[in-house]
Formats: sequence, structure tokens, C-alpha cells
Amino acid sequence: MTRYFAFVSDYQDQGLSLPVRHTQDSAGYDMASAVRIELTPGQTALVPTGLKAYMPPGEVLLIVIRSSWAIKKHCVLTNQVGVIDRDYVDNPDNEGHIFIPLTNNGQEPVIIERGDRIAQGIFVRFGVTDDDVAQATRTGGFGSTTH
Ligand SMILES: O=c1ccn([C@H]2C[C@H](O)[C@@H](COP(=O)(O)OP(=O)(O)OP(=O)(O)O)O2)c(=O)[nH]1
Ligand SMILES: [Mg+2]
Repeated sequence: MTRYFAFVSDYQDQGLSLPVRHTQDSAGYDMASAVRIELTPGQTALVPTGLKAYMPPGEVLLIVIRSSWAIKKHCVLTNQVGVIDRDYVDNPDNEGHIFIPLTNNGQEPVIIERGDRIAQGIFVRFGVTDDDVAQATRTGGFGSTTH
């Protein structure tokens, strides 16, 4: 298999479910919070999913909010769209653990229950320039590339 989700070691055997699409033509794999979190108005949290993702060369996993969470709960992805690089998986820093930065833009506290599907992941192909020479390997996420 070349494109699949798995759990990072700290979240295996915890009764969490791997992301699935909910209809035969849905683009997104719904991704759930692995823990219970309360967000006060204006608060941001890095929501752990317990997940990592494998994908073929030339693909990226884009993370976007589920529109129901944006509309009903006034929550947004702090980074608008999450970019999960293929080389993030099994990196030495955190095994490629996917986090969802979530901000409560509403006026009321929001409770995210363990298992709440707050976002969705979409595998897409991307291009690189003809003169691209990137060769470095990834060591982590969230600012890990220093040059
Ligand atoms: O919503 C997100 C966004 C990113 N990541 C992880 C996966 C991604 O491969 C890595 C780096 O993301 P990005 O390139 O957006 O962050 P950066 O600030 O450029 O960090 P780096 O220098 O590590 O690339 O962080 C997440 O887990 N969730
Ligand atoms: Mg980056």
C-alpha cells in the first residue's frame, strides 16, 4: 500500500478510528481529535489526531476544516490549510504525528470531544519547477526546516 493512514505509537490500541470518507465520491477523509479539548473564545490549540499519513511521491495531504465546524462552532484552522508533506511521516522528531491547529473565533467556549471529526484530509498531486534541486530530508514539523 502506498497511500494510507496509521496511528503513531502513542495512540495505537486506544480505540480511535482511522479516517474514512463518508460517501463514495467525498474528497476528504474526516480527521478526528484524539483527545477532549475545550477552546475558550479566541483560544488556539494544536489538536492531536494520533495519526500519520503515507502517500506516493508527488502527493501532499491537505487539511481543511469541515465546513460544519466552521459554520456551527465558529472554529477555523489557524493556518487555514494544513500541508502534510510526504516526508513528514516517520520523521525522527514526532513520527509524523499530524496536529490540527484550531482557533475558536466565536464568542462561546467550544468543546471538542475525543473522536469529533473537526477536519478533513485530501490527497492531491503537486508540481515542482524544472530547476528544482531540493534534496534535504525532513526532521520534523512546524518550523523544523531551518534553511
Ligand atoms: O496543519 C498542519 C500543518 C503542518 N503539520 C506538519 C506536517 C508538515 O509536513 C509539517 C510542516 O508543515 P509546514 O511546512 O506548513 O510548516 P513550516 O512552518 O514550513 O515548518 P517546516 O519548516 O517544518 O516545513 O508540519 C501538521 O501536522 N499540521
Ligand atoms: Mg514547511
